[in-house]
Amino acid sequence: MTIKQVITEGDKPVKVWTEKHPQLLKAFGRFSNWINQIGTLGGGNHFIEVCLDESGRVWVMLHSGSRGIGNAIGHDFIDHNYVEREHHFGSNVWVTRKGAIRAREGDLGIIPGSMGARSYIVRGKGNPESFSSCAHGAGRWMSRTAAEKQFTPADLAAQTQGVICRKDKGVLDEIPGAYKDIDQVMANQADLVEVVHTLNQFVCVKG
Ligand SMILES: Nc1nc2c(ncn2[C@@H]2O[C@H](COP(=O)(O)O)[C@@H](O)[C@H]2O)c(=O)[nH]1
Ligand SMILES: [Mn+2]
Repeated sequence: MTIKQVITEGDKPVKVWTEKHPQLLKAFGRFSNWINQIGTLGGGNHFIEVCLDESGRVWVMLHSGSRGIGNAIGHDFIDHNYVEREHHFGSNVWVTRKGAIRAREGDLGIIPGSMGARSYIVRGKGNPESFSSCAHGAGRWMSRTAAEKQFTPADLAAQTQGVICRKDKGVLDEIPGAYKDIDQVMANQADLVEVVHTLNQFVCVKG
């Protein structure tokens, strides 16, 4: 289905899918605004950022994912958690990394912080104790609901000072204070990766 079809033909293109795969009807019913989601970044913590590194070079960093419709299709048709055959501790084993990325010696990776904290480009050290893996982001330490209860848009504005981004209550659940301290996370995994570049965002667009 093309974006043009979605815009010009309304529900018609999706009927092609649902006639063939009627089980999707249930999921589409739950996500009534699916049409607005096509071609977007994805909601929640997905983002595009424009950043500067330590030498003033400009980086564009993108984190995209599925929303309702993509999630429904992915759930029904795609196993999106990758799993790979790898050799660890003398055996061939299946490895899946959830909340983690591969960090074999020399592997480059991206470790984002939050909409108000820096992010890192890293190089893996191939530490066998972690199955050559590292964390793939700061990660939340507070649930979305708790963050919405605890913080105000004024807190969000204070915590994203200097970053051009949304500061309204619609993105309060993404407030930097709801995420772990990225520098602590990096210190904790200093034996897994080395920092190649440090990125500071000045624009953050949430999906
Ligand atoms: N630089 C930014 N990092 C962000 C932002 N929102 C969330 N995050 C971090 O990204 C990871 C992504 O994790 P995933 O589990 O969804 O793949 C998350 O853990 C945060 O640390 C942001 O706006 N900018
Ligand atoms: Mn993600």
